[in-house]
Amino acid sequence: MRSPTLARLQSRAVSGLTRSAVRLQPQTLLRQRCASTAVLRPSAVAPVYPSIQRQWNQRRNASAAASAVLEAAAANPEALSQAAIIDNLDPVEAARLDKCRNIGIAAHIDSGKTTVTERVLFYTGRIKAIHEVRGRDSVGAKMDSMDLEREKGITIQSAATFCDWVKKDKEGKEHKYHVNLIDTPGHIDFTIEVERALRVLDGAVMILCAVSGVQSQTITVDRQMRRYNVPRISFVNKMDRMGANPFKAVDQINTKLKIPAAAVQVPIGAEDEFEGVVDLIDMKALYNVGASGEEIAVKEIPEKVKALAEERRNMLIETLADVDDEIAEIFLEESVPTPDQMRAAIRRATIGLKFTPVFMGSALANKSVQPMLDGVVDYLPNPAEVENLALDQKRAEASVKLVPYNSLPFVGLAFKLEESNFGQLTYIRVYQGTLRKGANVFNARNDKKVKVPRIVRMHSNEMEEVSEIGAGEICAVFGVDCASGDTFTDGQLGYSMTSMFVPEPVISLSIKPKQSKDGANFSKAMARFQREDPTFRVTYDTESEQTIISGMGELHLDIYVERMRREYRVDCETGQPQVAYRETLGNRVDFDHLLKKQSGGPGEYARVMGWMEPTGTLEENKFEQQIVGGSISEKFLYACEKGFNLSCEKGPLVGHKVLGTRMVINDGATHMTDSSEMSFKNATQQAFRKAFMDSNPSVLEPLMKTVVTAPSEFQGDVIGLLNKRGATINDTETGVDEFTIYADCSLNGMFGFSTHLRAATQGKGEYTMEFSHYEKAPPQMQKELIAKYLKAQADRHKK
Ligand SMILES: Nc1nc2c(ncn2[C@@H]2O[C@H](COP(=O)(O)OP(=O)(O)OP(=O)(O)O)[C@@H](O)[C@H]2O)c(=O)[nH]1
Repeated sequence: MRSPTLARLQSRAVSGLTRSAVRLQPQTLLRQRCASTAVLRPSAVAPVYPSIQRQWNQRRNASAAASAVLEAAAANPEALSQAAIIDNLDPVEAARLDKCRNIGIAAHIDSGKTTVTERVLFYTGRIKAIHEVRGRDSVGAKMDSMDLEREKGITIQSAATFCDWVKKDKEGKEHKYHVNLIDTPGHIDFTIEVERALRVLDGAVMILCAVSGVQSQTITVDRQMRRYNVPRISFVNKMDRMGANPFKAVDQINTKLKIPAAAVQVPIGAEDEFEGVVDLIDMKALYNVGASGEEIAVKEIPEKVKALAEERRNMLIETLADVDDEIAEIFLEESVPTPDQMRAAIRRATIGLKFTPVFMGSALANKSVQPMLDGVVDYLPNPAEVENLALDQKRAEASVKLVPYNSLPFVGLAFKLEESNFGQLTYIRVYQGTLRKGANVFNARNDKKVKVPRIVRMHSNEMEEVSEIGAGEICAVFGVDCASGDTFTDGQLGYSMTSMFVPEPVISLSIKPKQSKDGANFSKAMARFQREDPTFRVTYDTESEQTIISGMGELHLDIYVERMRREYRVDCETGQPQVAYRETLGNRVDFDHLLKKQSGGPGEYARVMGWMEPTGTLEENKFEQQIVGGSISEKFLYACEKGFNLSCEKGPLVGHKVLGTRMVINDGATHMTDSSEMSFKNATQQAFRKAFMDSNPSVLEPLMKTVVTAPSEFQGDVIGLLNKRGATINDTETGVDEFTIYADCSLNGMFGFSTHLRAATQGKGEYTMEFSHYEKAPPQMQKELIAKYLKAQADRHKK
């Protein structure tokens, strides 16, 4: 009988579709396979650099394709583009890049990211012994280097490391791969760490728990991987746990994450009898041997799993036929692809973001981590296979492909800052060229020249000094003052790269040191934390005379308060956590406002006319001027815009930021001597305030996507708890012995939820909460908030 995939493919072939039309996924991917298949686009055309030309001359003996490009370049350097360089990768550079991988490990909380990373470091010889997260030896995993991480057993900061993985080919020949690896936190409050890691990595390992499958945070990291077009392999961990079922995870990747996925292994035994895996490509059984599973023994497939292995291998081929033309063709001919054809197809489809191969094992039981590492080098892209674009400021921001050649001018992105005992440490991904110790680099944001005094490779909290770092690699540098997301170049190029997505904070609290003598340390800590973490903000509220810290959740802020105590010895007093409310305009209001003070001293005169209206989305605010006839000069209009922006920072209703509001100034009046920038700024602020309050404005509150998981016997209690907090339950899933509830609730209703959930579920319930969107707060709550704000203002005036 024909399989459904075969039938589908054959009917497509009959209907006259060409081979490429069999491809079921549209080719809309930003990131393409480059190397030999890259397309030469006009936007990517840039001049060839003299340095590369020199090098080309030295490498005349390169492969035929490359030497043709070299010849052409020597004859007419201006005519060749960087895209052409990528199309004809220099063989020496290509060989170097082929052996390099930059990968991240991302997953839901507690899936075992740190435990897997610990095994990877051990099996690659990077560490001499395995230590567990919250292990009895109280050493803790290598990558959780902060005391707080080790105590709490959670990852707070992403940690970078590197290792060499030696893979044996079919003939037993060894190939050494250099792997830069970033272990990211799972908790949603530290999501910026995942965001910036994925921005600079070429591939990722998505870890899933064999019992829980796709969880709420898996969905979040999936979204982040899509945002930066990061190809991934999947690893189903915890195969030793009771109720482990890797195929449930495979199904959920297909259905919930909507990425075609298929197992490339099947387990031998399950739960506490989990012994090893069958590799479905070579059809061999793989077992870990040695005290810590350091060796892999390759054996024949045991009889008991033969049928399962056959069945899953067929499913793998069918899924590949859906996403890869070559396998589709083999499939149509009703033949079976060879292992090499399968591997090549998995690689193409994974890098093309059309597929994820699913590996499985148990990191804690030291089983089947090495085959996953083989998967990293087999299926995840090398730096030359990923398209990285920069904007060329000298050519109207045309986008240019960066080429990971050591010999090209340097381009790098500072993606993370960290304070260390030796000063500020800046993590840089080198996209093009070489970063050398002692060299000068230019910050594309402000054109400032900085010298790079020291370069290190990071190994968690340890570092190894190096004199240079080549293209496609990750390193950290000391003594380079910059902001997170800055692009550095060698000064010749006007390139800048887009930065990462930074979510807005949703929660804030007032904070002050308990003892006034700690003021200096307090300020130092605040400045440092802010520099390091773009989702952590510090503001000073002049009205309440309080320092306010804002972040992604209660845990996020708690961790900083705790770090202040531990790292800076400053004990702090904090206020009640406050929700980051927003305000928005109701209906359109016209205004005509005159600010006039012309009695005694320097006068003030400014008249602004126009209207305010909702932008239609609860997003950014907009200022527009439509002045004809010059009633307000450019300079004063700039002051008006400044006044508008200041008004949006602190709304008139409850003192929170304004969203979705547009102000148009279309007329006004200026006085020869009494008008000034200050008077126009003030007049705009006054006009804003009045018009805003007349528009029937509202207070907005953040709504949170909340996912609660707990053992089944507590389902009724948890639903009761959520109902009491006004949550809207959208979906409930019931597993073998646990359930998951998906709900929307206001952040305000969720304060202290963790304590109540713990009490209601004997400490076994877990939840995650992620910002979804802003919505109008209930009328009664709006009234209370406005009254509270007015009272606080009145009290302040009395003082
Ligand atoms: N049974 C079992 N437990 C595991 C396995 N891998 C990890 N664990 C345990 O799961 C818990 C969480 O492991 P971590 O490695 O800290 O997980 P993580 O994903 O890094 O955690 P966060 O960074 O805090 O999100 C620890 O208690 C581990 O010992 C496994 O293969 N089997």
